[in-house]
Amino acid sequence: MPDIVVGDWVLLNEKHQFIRLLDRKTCFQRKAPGTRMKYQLISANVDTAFIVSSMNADFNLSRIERFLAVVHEAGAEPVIVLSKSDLVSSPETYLEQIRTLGTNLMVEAVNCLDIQGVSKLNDWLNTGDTVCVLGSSGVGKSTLINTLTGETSQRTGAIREDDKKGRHTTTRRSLIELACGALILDTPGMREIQITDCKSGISSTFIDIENLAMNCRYKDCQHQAEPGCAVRKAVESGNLESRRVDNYHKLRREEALNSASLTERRARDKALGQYYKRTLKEAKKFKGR
Ligand SMILES: Nc1nc2c(ncn2[C@@H]2O[C@H](COP(=O)(O)OP(=O)(O)OP(=O)(O)O)[C@@H](O)[C@H]2O)c(=O)[nH]1
Ligand SMILES: [Zn+2]
Repeated sequence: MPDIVVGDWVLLNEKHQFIRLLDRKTCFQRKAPGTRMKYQLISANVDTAFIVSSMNADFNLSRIERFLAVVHEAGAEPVIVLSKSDLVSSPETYLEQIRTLGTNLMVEAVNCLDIQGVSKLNDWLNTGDTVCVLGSSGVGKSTLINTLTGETSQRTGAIREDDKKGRHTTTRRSLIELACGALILDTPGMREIQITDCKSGISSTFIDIENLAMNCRYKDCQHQAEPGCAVRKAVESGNLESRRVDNYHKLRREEALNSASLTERRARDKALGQYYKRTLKEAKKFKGR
């Protein structure tokens, strides 16, 4: 019997006995701790990921880019869901900001508490579609799922007024079938997903920067202080946000660090420890003179 994960489709015979696992269309995975090549599957066959972000002080483009990288890496289609539209006077300003992340990016502003409002998402909720819901705590993931299911099965927490963050209320793992025939995959592992082995996901998310980089004078341009850098030129001329370039660098660094195996990290720490020891010894010698 192969490893099976939430979202997998299997073929059964008429006696409901397992015949085979169907090929996975998409995979959300993380690296198993301490290994170089081993991956732990978190979910399979997610077609669409709703990346929920609330239109309040928590709104953060860099955080959305981080989720986009993970979703692209998995091979799923991202849809940005801007929640709490009932609490802002002009959702359009937020929608405009999202458009700076890519002109083809799909985005909807919704009130998660309103059935009519969440029907904007119906295009991605056809029979057999599997969607997952990602986003920081308190943005309205459970509220959205409740409204879509017409139930109150997922507990939602009242928002804390002081920091506008919700309480941690999601405790159970589930695959929920909607009346329209779509499936919502909602597991804690998905909500906490991190950037590891996400190189191609980052490339897809920042395709504009990677395309510009092809015109940099040096092939290995780091877009820092090199002459003839097309990326910096785009920033200077106002065609590209410097925030976006900074986040691109940040996510790539983080990805490389997280993707290094524990063994590699230990080797690095050991080398560093030896360096400190050597330096201390030398310092003592120097003092002793
Ligand atoms: N007015 C308004 N309130 C919302 C909306 N979406 C969510 N809320 C409220 O925001 C609070 C947090 O929502 P949750 O659905 O619990 O957030 P969550 O993303 O599931 O949070 P975690 O379970 O902590 O990850 C609740 O009080 C919701 O009622 C919205 O579109 N409009
Ligand atoms: Zn460059």
